[in-house]
Amino acid sequence: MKDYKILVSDPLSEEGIFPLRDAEGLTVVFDTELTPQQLTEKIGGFDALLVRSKTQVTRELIEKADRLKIIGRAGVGVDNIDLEAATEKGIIVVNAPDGNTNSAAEHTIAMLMSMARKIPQAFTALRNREWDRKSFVGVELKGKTLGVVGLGRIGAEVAARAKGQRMKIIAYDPFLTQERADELGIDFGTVEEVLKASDFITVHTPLLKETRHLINADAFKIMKPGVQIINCARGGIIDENALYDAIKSGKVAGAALDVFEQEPMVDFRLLDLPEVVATPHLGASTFEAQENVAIDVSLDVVSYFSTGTVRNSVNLPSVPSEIMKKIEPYFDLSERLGAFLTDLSDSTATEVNISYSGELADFEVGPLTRNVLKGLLKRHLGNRVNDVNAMFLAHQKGITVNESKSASSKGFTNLISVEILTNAGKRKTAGTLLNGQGPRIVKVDDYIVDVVPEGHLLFIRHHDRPGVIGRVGTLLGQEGVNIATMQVGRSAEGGDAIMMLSIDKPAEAKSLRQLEELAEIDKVKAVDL
Ligand SMILES: NC(=O)C1=CN([C@@H]2O[C@H](COP(=O)(O)OP(=O)(O)OC[C@H]3O[C@@H](n4cnc5c(N)ncnc54)[C@H](O)[C@@H]3O)[C@@H](O)[C@H]2O)C=CC1
Ligand SMILES: O=C(O)C(=O)COP(=O)(O)O
Repeated sequence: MKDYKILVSDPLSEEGIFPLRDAEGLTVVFDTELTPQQLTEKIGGFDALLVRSKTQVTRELIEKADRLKIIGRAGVGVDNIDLEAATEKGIIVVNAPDGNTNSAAEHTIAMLMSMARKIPQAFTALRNREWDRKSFVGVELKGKTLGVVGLGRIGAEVAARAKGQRMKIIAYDPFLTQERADELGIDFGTVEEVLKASDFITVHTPLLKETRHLINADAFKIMKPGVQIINCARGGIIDENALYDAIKSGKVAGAALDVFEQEPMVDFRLLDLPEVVATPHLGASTFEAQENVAIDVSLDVVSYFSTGTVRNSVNLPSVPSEIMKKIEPYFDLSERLGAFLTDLSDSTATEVNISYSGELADFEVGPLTRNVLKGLLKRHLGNRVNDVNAMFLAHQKGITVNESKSASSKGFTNLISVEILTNAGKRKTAGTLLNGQGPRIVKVDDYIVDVVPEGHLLFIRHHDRPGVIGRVGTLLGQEGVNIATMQVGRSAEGGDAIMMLSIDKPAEAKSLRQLEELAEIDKVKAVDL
């Protein structure tokens, strides 16, 4: 592995990052007190950035991060990272989705019980030397209904633990099915049904456009009087102003909050209400969770730098490693097919149609499509194109990308066919990986060829006339260009024809012009693969 520099800008478990310390060539710098300005000035010197929820990875920061290849979020929520900006810049973002599930679920239950029995309030009074037993009468959980909004990893763990408190559970999650609900022994309903039926409500969704202020003034209106509400997921899922009003009006009897619309907290109004218990975003703050998440992101960073693969990408669909092993040998061929078509065309693509056949039809081929696009786009956009941003950049350039699979592979065990539509017409190619002999281009437009896609190639469209092949050879010879291989194909005797030549050194523009001036030749394209 070559030398990479990793900046850790939030407090991560020092024990948990051992995969980074153990890997050769990686330098880890802990600098957890940087201001946004200092971080922006520093980021240009690093290949990886590891954060928790404190560091705001903004577009402005990403724009300055010219060396950055990977951002690791040692935790679940990536709402502090501008994913769009990272994707555009080709920076992969990984998180640690499992490592803190248990801690967050336990914290949620701790908050539920603290709120129901007013433990923090009673403790505060006691610490103030007040032996007050009448102000802190609580409610039991047994037999009450807990509404869970968002039944992912943490929501499901919370539901399982609340059942241990003999609570009834009703949940809403867009992915929740009857089978899954039966398996967990819970009810499920719409958001409205959950809000109406619950004595306690806990939210466990990510913070998204769709979930911002999911619990708002209208939502409070349909809840039961005396409802108690918990947010150990993300500030902003509950509208804090609406919550304040709902508590003041007596509609909401309790709120347990670990997360806030602004962190660190600036508006302390909610904390002045005796119904509110709160912690400063401690859901994942256990030794176990911190070690787990630090190990998980570190392993992904090491894996990315050593093999280019990760397990927990947020902005690149992940492919199981057994499938990855099967499709990896085609990466190079697919990128070369894309590059080949770009070189062949006079105009840029507006649509790309990629078809996978033979044994490839059985696999997840997204990574191959991204490689075809990389090949197509790199010619114009340079090396900033990578797996992460290839699809984004294609869409940004107005290119429609279609992917299809077909069992018939015209006699090849595997075949990748790529067609591009441009303002100047359609161009097609197809390639295969020959067992033991490497990649081949087997089709160019409607002509069958057999070309190794590497080095310097010349593609010539001509009219099938006696002597034209000789003239091409002579002219290139006069320019000192040696022909290594040559393939000829024609539509019919005396009709349109093509020549594919591989040559030992690039032909100069002058030679290409001279070739094009020959009466029988229509077009000459140089391809460098
Ligand atoms: N307080 C803390 O320190 C911690 C907070 N978290 C936060 O907890 C939340 C949940 O984390 P996980 O369970 O690990 O994530 P997850 O991805 O496993 O689960 C989230 C669930 O929310 C569901 N969802 C999405 N939109 C929804 C909607 N509009 N209505 C209802 N459900 C919806 C998804 O289908 C998914 O099942 C995240 O916001 C995460 O950032 C996670 C760990 C620690
Ligand atoms: O994993 C998450 O989503 C969390 O909210 C944990 O945040 P933290 O890493 O403790 O700043």
